[in-house]
Amino acid sequence: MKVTVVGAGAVGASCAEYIAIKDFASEVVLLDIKEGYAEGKAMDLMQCASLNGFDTKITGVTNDYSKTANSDICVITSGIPRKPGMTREELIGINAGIVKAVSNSLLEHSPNMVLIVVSNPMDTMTYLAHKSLNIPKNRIIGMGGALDSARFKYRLAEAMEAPISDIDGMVIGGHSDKGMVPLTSHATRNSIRVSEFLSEERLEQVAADTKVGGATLTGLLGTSAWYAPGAAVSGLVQAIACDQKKMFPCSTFLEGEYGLNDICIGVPVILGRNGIESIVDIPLSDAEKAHMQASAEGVKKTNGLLEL
Ligand SMILES: NC(=O)c1ccc[n+]([C@@H]2O[C@H](COP(=O)([O-])OP(=O)(O)OC[C@H]3O[C@@H](n4cnc5c(N)ncnc54)[C@H](O)[C@@H]3O)[C@@H](O)[C@H]2O)c1
Repeated sequence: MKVTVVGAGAVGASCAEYIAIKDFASEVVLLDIKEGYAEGKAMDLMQCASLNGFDTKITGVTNDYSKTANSDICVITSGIPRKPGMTREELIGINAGIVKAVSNSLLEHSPNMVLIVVSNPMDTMTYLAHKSLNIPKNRIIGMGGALDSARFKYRLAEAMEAPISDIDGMVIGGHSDKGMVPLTSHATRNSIRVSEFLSEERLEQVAADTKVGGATLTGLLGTSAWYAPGAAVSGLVQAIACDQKKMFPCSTFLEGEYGLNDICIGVPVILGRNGIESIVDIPLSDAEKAHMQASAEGVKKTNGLLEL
């Protein structure tokens, strides 16, 4: 199993590290445009192999796509991250050009790849990849919901003073501060609805904190976060590589599902060797449906800035 990660920055390197530590891939190619940068990150990560006990071979390359040839899974993390006070949508000007060029170069060398888009604004970048690559929609996946759901579970556990392993919950919708739809009504602690443990006001606060999870970290770190994003990507890569048929909320091209068309946005999907094996239709409350519609309108507005 060969995996390519484009962008050896904070998220790309974290993603390569988690994939290697889980030891399910034979090779990870890390590619960056900055001379020597991916080579350096790859060498540093390979020097963790004997310490952390993995055999995945990590190779770094400077913009040489021939080294990515025949990758089974490719991940795009290249592009600029946001700075404190910025929204993800403000990154579109620079990142659209990067994602378009990178995704075309990847496809040229790995025609059968499953592509995971991470660069922001992620739903719009996933839509851009869908429009420019012309490959089956099951092979283009946007990562956002897996991370947002992990942040939701963190906030729920914090509010309940419970271990995170007790908590289950999911965030669908757009990967943006306003667009996320935390499914509070479906969230549970060991199969008991979280509303049994927390007041409505506290749950609203949990949802609000979840939605600004990225912005909170950007404010603290001065750039966007990387550990949880890298871990979330590695979860998606493993589900595909190992054909796990696991359910994650991912951004995918919708054709009528959830009442939406011609948009990539986060919905629950089953991930396996073919990428998105199916889209899972779950019942939403009227409020969640309205929230999802508003979220889709926001994503479509950002998509409208693309030059397709
Ligand atoms: N979807 C999510 O959940 C999520 C989470 C966190 C970050 N992000 C996004 O991921 C992206 C990367 O964030 P980061 O913190 O790793 O940024 P970073 O600046 O640390 O790394 C980005 C890397 O991309 C490289 N790059 C730029 N143009 C390139 C090109 N044309 N080809 C190859 N490499 C190129 C840069 O040299 C840099 O090393 C940002 O857009 C950020 O907003 C998304």
